[in-house]
Parts: sequence; structure tokens; C-alpha cells
Amino acid sequence: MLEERARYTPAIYTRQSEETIDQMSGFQLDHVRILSSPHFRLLQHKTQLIPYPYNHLLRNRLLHSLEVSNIADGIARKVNERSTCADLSPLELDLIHAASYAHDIGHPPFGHAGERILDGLMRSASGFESNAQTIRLLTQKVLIVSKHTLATVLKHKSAIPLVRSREDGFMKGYYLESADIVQELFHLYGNHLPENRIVDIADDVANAIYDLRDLVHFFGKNEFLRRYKHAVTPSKVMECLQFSTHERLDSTLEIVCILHDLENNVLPGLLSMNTGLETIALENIRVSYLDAIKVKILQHTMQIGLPRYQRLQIAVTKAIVKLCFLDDPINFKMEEDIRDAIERMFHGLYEGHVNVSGLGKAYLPMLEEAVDDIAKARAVCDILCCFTDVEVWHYTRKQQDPMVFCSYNY
Ligand SMILES: Cc1cn([C@H]2C[C@H](O)[C@@H](COP(=O)(O)OP(=O)(O)OP(=O)(O)O)O2)c(=O)[nH]c1=O
Repeated sequence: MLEERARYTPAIYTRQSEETIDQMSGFQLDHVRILSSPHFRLLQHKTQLIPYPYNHLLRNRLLHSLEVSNIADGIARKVNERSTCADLSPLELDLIHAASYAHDIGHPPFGHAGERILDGLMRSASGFESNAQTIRLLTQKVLIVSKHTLATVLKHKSAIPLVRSREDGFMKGYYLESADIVQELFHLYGNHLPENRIVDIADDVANAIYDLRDLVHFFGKNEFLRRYKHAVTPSKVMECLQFSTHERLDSTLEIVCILHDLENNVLPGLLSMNTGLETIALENIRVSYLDAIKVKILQHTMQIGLPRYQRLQIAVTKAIVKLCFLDDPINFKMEEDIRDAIERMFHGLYEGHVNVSGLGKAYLPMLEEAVDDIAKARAVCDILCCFTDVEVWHYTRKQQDPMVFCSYNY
């Protein structure tokens, strides 16, 4: 199975399936291709927020992609109601679903932690960035999708320079190798594609709804509350927001209101430890975001966005996740172990030593075809992204299960 993953090539269609394909819209085809691609399936074994693969109550990247698709669908339907009134053609829901499913397929094992570690290893060759990797994957004849779907998935507007110094921080962008196609996308679709905006908003909203739920399930009610009371104060949230939002904040008053709203209307349901009440709480937040979506149509162009309160709500939730989990010694310790595992696997692949059961040496031809060291390092990243969190962990930890995360004290 791993062998198939590393060497995945597009399906060869029979005459009969070609006819079926002809009957599908281009976006339906994109949707089906992504749904059936191994890269999409692998997301079920990649970290979303908490790298704790055997806790099936926590989200993984696949579940997150489904959440994004669901929320983006809700936003697009709302937009379509407005466009019908304004005599504009409606947005294609298949495109929205295809792009939502595809938006994270470039993520490596262990999600953002894996991304930062690979970026460090790739500093002399443009680094590693998940959205750049998604665009690479979707433009490499590995998983062919339409340009419109590609433009919907593209997150960043500038290229990552080829050479970066060790001291440079993590950089978002697309790889220079994708510059021509990205320019073409800007030329064809401009900078403000409504579908792109919708998937972006849905991505943020999905995290704002479900990240807190993950924290409650990971820590348990009492430990979550202890951390929340200790770490989440209006001034600490304000401090986090200064780095993470462009919104102007003059006082902590708005933050106090948002925290109050969250503590009274969202947390009780999440902390009830009652599936029914939790579902209602999650559904209420989802509906409140969808109701808040603003659609403006000006001279046949569409502006889609959330009001300031909801934008701040998203930023405050990110801050809570950072204060209660991402900046916690538990997470730093996990990241240290993940660093060790990813670095060893990267070097093992580069040197051609990796021989985990199922993969064998199937990846060697990909390395042999690389024309120089930079191409070889990029091929190693491609191959590494075909592994799951647990596989990387097992390769370097002599089959020791990542359940060890369980024993971390908090
Ligand atoms: C920055 C960061 C985010 N996360 C989680 C929090 C959210 O669930 C999710 C997204 O966080 P975001 O900060 O919204 O990151 P992003 O939008 O750049 O990335 P993407 O949508 O591609 O994931 O990742 C981590 O687990 N570790 C991190 O270091």
C-alpha cells in the first residue's frame, strides 16, 4: 500500500468511465478525484491540532476538511441566494467541495509541527509550506484538477524565495517552481475569487468551532477549566491578538465581551460531557457564524466577509488554543519528539536507508530521478508527506506507540 502511495500516478480511464466523466461537470470530476486520491485519505492519520493519533475523539485533517466543506457549502448557498437576486450566476457547489477537500492535502505528518520542522530542513531550498505543497501536488500531474479549483485552494499571494537564511522565520507563500502557474491563476481569476474567500473563511470558522471541543476532550473537563482559568485573561488574549490579527484594538473591553459570550453560551455545552448538549452548542456556533456572513454585490463583483465581532471571536479562540495548549510545555515536549522523528526519517529517506515494512525501497526511483540536491530534498518531502503520523513515529521509535503522549503529566 505504501508502495502505491509513493508511486501514485493518475488513473487510466476505460472508455466506459470516460463517458461517465464527460457527463460530469469539471468540478464534479475534481471533487471525485480528490475524494479518491490517497493524499486525501492520508489526512485521516495526520494531526489537526493535537498529535494524539489513538484518541479518536480528536479531529484529524480529514475530519477538518469535511468540516470546512460543510461550512463552505453553507456560506456558498447563502451567497447564491444573493446572486440570484442580483442576476449573477450562482457559485458551483462542486467546486466549493472539491477545493475544501483539497485545501490541506499538502500537509505533512504532524500538521503544523511537521511543517515547521520540514521548513527548517529545507531552508536552502525554499523551505516547506503546506499550502505551497498542496499547489505542488495539484500541479504535478499526480492529481490533476481544474485551474479554477486550484485558484480556490491557493492561499498566499507571494513566492517563497529559493534561498533563506537559518535565522529567517517560517514563511508562508507558494514555491518558486509554481510561480508561472500562480501568475496564470491571478491573470485568469484575479485576486478576489469569491470561492477562494469562502473556503478561507470556512477554514477559520471550522477551527474556531471545533478546536475548543478538541481541547476539552483532550484535557477533560476539570483540567481544561483549570488551564482556562489560569491562562486565559483579557490581557493575555490581547497580547496574543497583537500578533495574530489586523483588527485595531484600543481596549480589552471587546475581548471581555467575547470571552463572556463564550463562557456563557459555548463552554457550558462543551463542558457538559453530554453528547446531545455538546452537539447543540456546536450547531449553535456554526449557525451564528453562517448567519453573520455578509455578502455585498457591487458592480457585479462580490464581497464576502464576517463582521468585526465574529472576526475577533475567531482570533480570540485562536488565542485560547495558543494559551491553553500550543504554548504549553506538554506541546513543546511533543514537538521535540516529533522533531526527532521527522528529522531522522528525512535523513533516512535522503540517504536511501528507510526500509519500513510495506514501503521497501519503492521511493528510491523518485530520488534517483532528481536532477540535483535541491530536487532530491524536495522529493524526500513529497515522500515523507505520504506517511502518517504513526508511521513516522514507528519508524524512529522502534514500533513504540505514540500512546506515550498519554503519559505526559499535566
Ligand atoms: C499555528 C498552529 C496551528 N495549529 C492548528 C490550529 C488550527 O486547528 C489549525 C490552523 O491554524 P491557523 O493558525 O489558522 O493556521 P493556517 O490557517 O495557517 O493553517 P491551516 O488552515 O493550513 O491549518 O492548526 C497547530 O496545531 N499548531 C500550530 O502551531
